[in-house]
Amino acid sequence: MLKTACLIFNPVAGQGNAEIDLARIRSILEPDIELEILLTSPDTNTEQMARQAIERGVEALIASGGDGTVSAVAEATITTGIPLGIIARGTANAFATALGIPLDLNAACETIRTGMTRKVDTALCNGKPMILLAGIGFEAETVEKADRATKDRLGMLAYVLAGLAQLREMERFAVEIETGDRVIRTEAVAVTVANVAPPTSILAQGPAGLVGDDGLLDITIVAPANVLGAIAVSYNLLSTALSGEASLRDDVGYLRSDRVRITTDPPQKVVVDGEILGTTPIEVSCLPGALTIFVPFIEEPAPVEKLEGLPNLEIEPKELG
Ligand SMILES: Nc1ncnc2c1ncn2[C@@H]1O[C@H](COP(=O)(O)OP(=O)(O)OP(=O)(O)O)[C@@H](O)[C@H]1O
Repeated sequence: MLKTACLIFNPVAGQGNAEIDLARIRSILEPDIELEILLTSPDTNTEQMARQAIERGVEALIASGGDGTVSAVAEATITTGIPLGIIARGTANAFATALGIPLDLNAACETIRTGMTRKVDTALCNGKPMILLAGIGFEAETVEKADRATKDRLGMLAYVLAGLAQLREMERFAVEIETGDRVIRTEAVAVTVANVAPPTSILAQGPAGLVGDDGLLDITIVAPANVLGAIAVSYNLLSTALSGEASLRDDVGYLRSDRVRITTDPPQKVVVDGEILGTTPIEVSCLPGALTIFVPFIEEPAPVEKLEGLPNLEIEPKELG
């Protein structure tokens, strides 16, 4: 079990009460784990803060804040083998949701205290760490429209409103997708390259279930012809994501590859893990098992038979037929 950890805590993330949250985290973890607690400030380079903690030789890092805080700390741990605990306290909490970590603060702390870890893939997008996904086109425009003030006022609804505003300006672009063994050319409104994604990242949900430790990226191409088509495709992708099915629509395509290069005409904005990165072209390659995270204990399916241990047990094979 974990003995020491460095907790990087954003006191202004989300809409909760940071003092109460921090007190609860300490009350659950500190009986077992010696915590070094570092608070972020507007001027903190959170990734650097995490890297320095790793250089000091911490046993584990815990990130508590919104997606910005979590991604910065996570990026510092990539390929180090240092396990990362996530206590999500932001608005969208895409990282925790996509990685299967409970959003409830007590359950998230218990996950870390219990100490079970799992390796998951990450990726590099134009040389920069990518844990969830790169969105080309529609999503990038939406992220840019959902500003801080609106997020503070409306939470998740800010993204929905920004998405609706963006629908009116939606335009198809020409796209070339080059993998290790082929080049695909088509038109799209959005192309998403995902390592893992929460169900709410609907533009990543072409295939059924994204797997975070398969060494592969899931590429989804969404190409509705008009605004009505875009609404229909959004609804389809959300419902198939929630039911764990793949989309069968003609205006949705998907493929898997360990690396991909994407070029568009005209160039499109790119958002990586919620932050605007720049514009196309992009090159994304998977880094298998590069991130170690604390995960909740998942019960194995109950065995359908158990006989061993019974007194004076004899099992005699029977001749069939
Ligand atoms: N003490 C602080 N006071 C004000 N701003 C801070 C402080 N610490 C960090 N920040 C800012 O918080 C931002 C990161 O926030 P974080 O990721 O935790 O939430 P978020 O991405 O805004 O998430 P959400 O939108 O989900 O609430 C960074 O821009 C950082 O500069």
